[in-house]
Amino acid sequence: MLWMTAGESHGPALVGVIEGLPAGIEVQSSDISSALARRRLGAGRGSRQKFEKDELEILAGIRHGVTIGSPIALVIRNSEWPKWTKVMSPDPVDPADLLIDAGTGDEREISRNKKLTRPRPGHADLVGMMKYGFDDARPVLERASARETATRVALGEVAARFLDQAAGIQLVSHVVRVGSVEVPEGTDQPWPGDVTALDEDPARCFDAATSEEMQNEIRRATKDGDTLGGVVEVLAYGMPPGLGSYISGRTKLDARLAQSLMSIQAVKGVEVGDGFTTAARRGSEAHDEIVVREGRIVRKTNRAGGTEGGMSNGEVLRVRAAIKPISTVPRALSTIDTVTGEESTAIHQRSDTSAVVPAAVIAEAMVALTLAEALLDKTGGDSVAEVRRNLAAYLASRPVTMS
Ligand SMILES: Cc1cc2nc3c(=O)[nH]c(=O)nc-3n(C[C@H](O)[C@H](O)[C@H](O)COP(=O)(O)O)c2cc1C
Ligand SMILES: C=C(O[C@@H]1CC(C(=O)O)=C[C@@H](OP(=O)(O)O)[C@H]1O)C(=O)O
Repeated sequence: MLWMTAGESHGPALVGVIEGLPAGIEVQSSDISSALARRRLGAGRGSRQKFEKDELEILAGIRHGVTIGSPIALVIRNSEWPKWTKVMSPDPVDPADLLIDAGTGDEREISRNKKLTRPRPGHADLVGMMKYGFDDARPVLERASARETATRVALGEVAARFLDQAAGIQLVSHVVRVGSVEVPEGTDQPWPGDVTALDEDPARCFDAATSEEMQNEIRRATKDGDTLGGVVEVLAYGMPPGLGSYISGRTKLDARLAQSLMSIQAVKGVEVGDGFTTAARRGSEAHDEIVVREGRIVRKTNRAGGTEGGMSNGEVLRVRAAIKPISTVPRALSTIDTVTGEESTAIHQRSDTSAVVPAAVIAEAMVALTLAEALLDKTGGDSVAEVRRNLAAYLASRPVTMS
């Protein structure tokens, strides 16, 4: 399976292509649009989310609501584009047009068109300018921006539907920390049946009291001109054992999940199962003892988070990602002006206060894409029906106590 995205944050559109998903996945434009809407939800988002629409068009690979096995191509138009036609024009623009809005003197348009020379610490601005030889951070931030994750969520929705329809794997994402506010230890884990409630919660948190505290934490940070990070968790229910493999670094499921989660903008840590807590435990309290219950091999606990030896072990998959605070801090951090070399304060434009809530939905999409690839590696199959048959045959071929 292969997928890629293209597109700039304020360009005309984002584009996504995925090749290698089988025929027979039931998915419609409205399903993908709903997934895109989930990514826009949540406390801490900036003003752009309020007025921008994700205008989706499926260009290839799906016919009458069913995938046909060919590459799926889709476009998400940026409804912001009309304001950016000059500054992001693919064709050359008269420099005079970039500095002054023809006739209106609109301050916002003038500032949109100015070169950005006060790079934000924590964003891609400074190193991107050095690496690509730009005297302006604009071309850097346009692609570094997490606007790109809209495409990942769109492609991830097709992958999630494949996982559910072919293997009964269902994903749940939620927020477990915002800044200093954390879900209390011992709080129940959400189930697939809880997804609607999570989608409706502004903090995407399963614990109502903690959600309130998280929203207050975000309100306080916004008021203080500051930003916040946090931690999100993705759970996958219905995992068959044996996705991924110990045979090489490339094939290990935990390594692939870490790479895909770390590839999300602002993610600075990934944990599988109890990860960092496990490091502090003794072996006798770190692992998941094996027992047979009702003829099935199961674990007494799930500290490993559903993987052993780079393979799914049949327990619920549980991964977390740590999101750093947004680097466009309204209080403006110290930086330099790259033209004069003098001390200055970083660019500040409208921005999110916290990306934690959307990051949960994006992490879910990345897990879906990773698991879809791992499932196909295991089963092969050109249609959903064939994947189902192959998976059933594999599961039936294992020792009877494991079925
Ligand atoms: C959903 C989402 C929204 C984001 N929104 C902003 C934002 O409004 N302003 C900002 O400075 N960074 C934002 N970020 C983070 C930057 O994209 C990210 O910090 C930057 O690309 C540098 O990459 P790095 O943090 O992975 O090193 C967002 C990230 C995500 C996942
Ligand atoms: C547009 C999205 O997120 C953007 C991600 C982002 C960044 O620097 O990552 C910066 C902001 O862009 P702008 O400065 O144009 O408001 C966010 O709004 C989106 O998620 O759809």
